[in-house]
Amino acid sequence: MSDRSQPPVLALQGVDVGYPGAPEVLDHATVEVRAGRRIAVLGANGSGKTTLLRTLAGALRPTAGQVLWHGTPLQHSRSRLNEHRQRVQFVGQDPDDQLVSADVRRDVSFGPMNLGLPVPEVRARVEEALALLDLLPLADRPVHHLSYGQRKRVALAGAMAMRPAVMLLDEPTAGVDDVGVRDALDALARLERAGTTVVVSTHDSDLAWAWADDVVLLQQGGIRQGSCAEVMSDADALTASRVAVPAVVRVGAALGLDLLAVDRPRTADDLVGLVHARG
Ligand SMILES: Nc1ncnc2c1ncn2[C@@H]1O[C@H](COP(=O)(O)OP(=O)(O)OP(=O)(O)O)[C@@H](O)[C@H]1O
Repeated sequence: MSDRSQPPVLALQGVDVGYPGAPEVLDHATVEVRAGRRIAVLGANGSGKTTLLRTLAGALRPTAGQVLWHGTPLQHSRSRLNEHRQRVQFVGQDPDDQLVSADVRRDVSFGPMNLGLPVPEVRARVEEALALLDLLPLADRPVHHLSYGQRKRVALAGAMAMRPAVMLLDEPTAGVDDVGVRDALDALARLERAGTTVVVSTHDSDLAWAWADDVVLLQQGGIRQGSCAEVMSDADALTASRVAVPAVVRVGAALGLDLLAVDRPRTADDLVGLVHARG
């Protein structure tokens, strides 16, 4: 399902969020997450991507405005937040903030065990998540013996095993090699087919262009949300946000292609195919 006319499953409505010393990271921010649409939250370092995702996850409490779950305001009480964190999983940039157990399999089991699920159900979810992220060969290894990229995969597997409705991933590709990025996106696509909506934060506009349906661009003084093609074709807005215009868009423009009017070429190979098709 990827219908932009659907009501959002998760939203921020006019939220203010800040910290001591950075009081207005989000200033009256409105963001909508619709079921089945891939959202990239795009912005430069320090623009507020992590803050936005943690607010959607319920980990930061707005000083104004609301976090909405299917239109209902989230109460930031312990019991409501526990419920919210089961349906909305946040995977942070640094896997070591998330990994808690001695070995990989136990770490991935941690969340589902805490839900109090029957043991066979926990086992099934864990084995599925390990397989999806190609972690079965590492399942009995101590987490602290793994590389950074492998630890990121373990953190992602732990969140997947929770089978959330919405997955919020903060810079999932930072520090991960090209094959690792492709494998993680493939695993996410399988999760999406099972009904999870995925939101990814990144400063990488090429990744956003290749992957996302919608983009939330963090700009000085506000947020702009729209379809990927609409937002990413606005070079002035990207430049003002200190984000590069995607390479495919730059080359497409140089070739005189209107990328809004054609079936969007997502990669260099797509663009080459399009050019060949047009002779
Ligand atoms: N715990 C905190 N205490 C005080 N200020 C903070 C805290 N966390 C973030 N900030 C500030 O809030 C602003 C937004 O930070 P945030 O981490 O949300 O940005 P980001 O876009 O995720 O950055 P990056 O791409 O570097 O990870 C920055 O100015 C940052 O210094």
